[in-house]
Amino acid sequence: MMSKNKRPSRQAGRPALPNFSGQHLIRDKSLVRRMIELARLSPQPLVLDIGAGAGALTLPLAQEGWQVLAIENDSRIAEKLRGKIGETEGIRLVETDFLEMPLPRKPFGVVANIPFAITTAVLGRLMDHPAVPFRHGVLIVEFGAARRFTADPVTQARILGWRMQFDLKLAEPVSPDRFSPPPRVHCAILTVRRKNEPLVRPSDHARFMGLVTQALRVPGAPLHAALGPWFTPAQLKHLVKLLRVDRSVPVGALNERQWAAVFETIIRYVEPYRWPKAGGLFRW
Ligand SMILES: C[S@@+](CC[C@H](N)C(=O)[O-])C[C@H]1O[C@@H](n2cnc3c(N)ncnc32)[C@H](O)[C@@H]1O
Repeated sequence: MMSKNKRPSRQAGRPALPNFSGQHLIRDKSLVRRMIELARLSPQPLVLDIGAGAGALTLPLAQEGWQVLAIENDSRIAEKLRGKIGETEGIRLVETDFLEMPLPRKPFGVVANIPFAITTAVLGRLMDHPAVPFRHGVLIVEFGAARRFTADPVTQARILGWRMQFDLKLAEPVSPDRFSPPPRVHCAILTVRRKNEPLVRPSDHARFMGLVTQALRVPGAPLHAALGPWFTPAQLKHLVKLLRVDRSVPVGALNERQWAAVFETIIRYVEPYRWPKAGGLFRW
């Protein structure tokens, strides 16, 4: 339901209730234009507007010639949007929960102002499994989340997995007053682009995730202890030379390229029976 029904008046001096369905609609056309400009840098004929709301992005995207798959799970809002879409060509509106729907089988992009409560789950559906044909995204997310996804070094296995396959960038901050109602946090445009050359082959991704899920359990642990399960002392000696780090450096300090080198070293020098088992989150 629209948050205006739930929010107590600010004049009453009470704090605003959280807007659980994340219905902070874009009210600033220049923000829509900026997102479309960023989407043009890597055009996919098919784009998903996840959480289409009143169509602030859906309609301009279709007018610019994209095929738009508009996804909205609130039936009242979807009904209104259906009316607005009318005969506009190039839009398919699906009234469903994005987290449950089957994803397109052909390459697609995403241009969306996604509900903050499900940001990580949405990005996971797009990037956990390298076989999902997601190519490029321009997304409004919470500023703090954008920082977490793009910070160096990466200490969370899931985010590291994304960054082995995709370039994630905090493109610019977005102030809350560009939405109605304004969210209580600052926002950002996050851009995502699939790497031309992934740092781990997609066919090795599950095994790589098995490695980093275990190795990054304690990001502050020294490298030699965290990678001990896979390497002999002699192999570790070779590895730290290759990585140009001290063996006691925290394992969470490695960057994506160093992780790619760790994985490559396992495949080349470690006996297959000691290789990490496939792990991580995979759902398509
Ligand atoms: C932040 S609003 C964005 C609306 C519109 N795209 C805009 O920018 O003005 C997020 C929208 O996502 C919808 N939504 C929330 N959870 C969803 C889900 N799991 N699947 C699909 N839509 C969802 C909400 O109803 C809301 O309309």
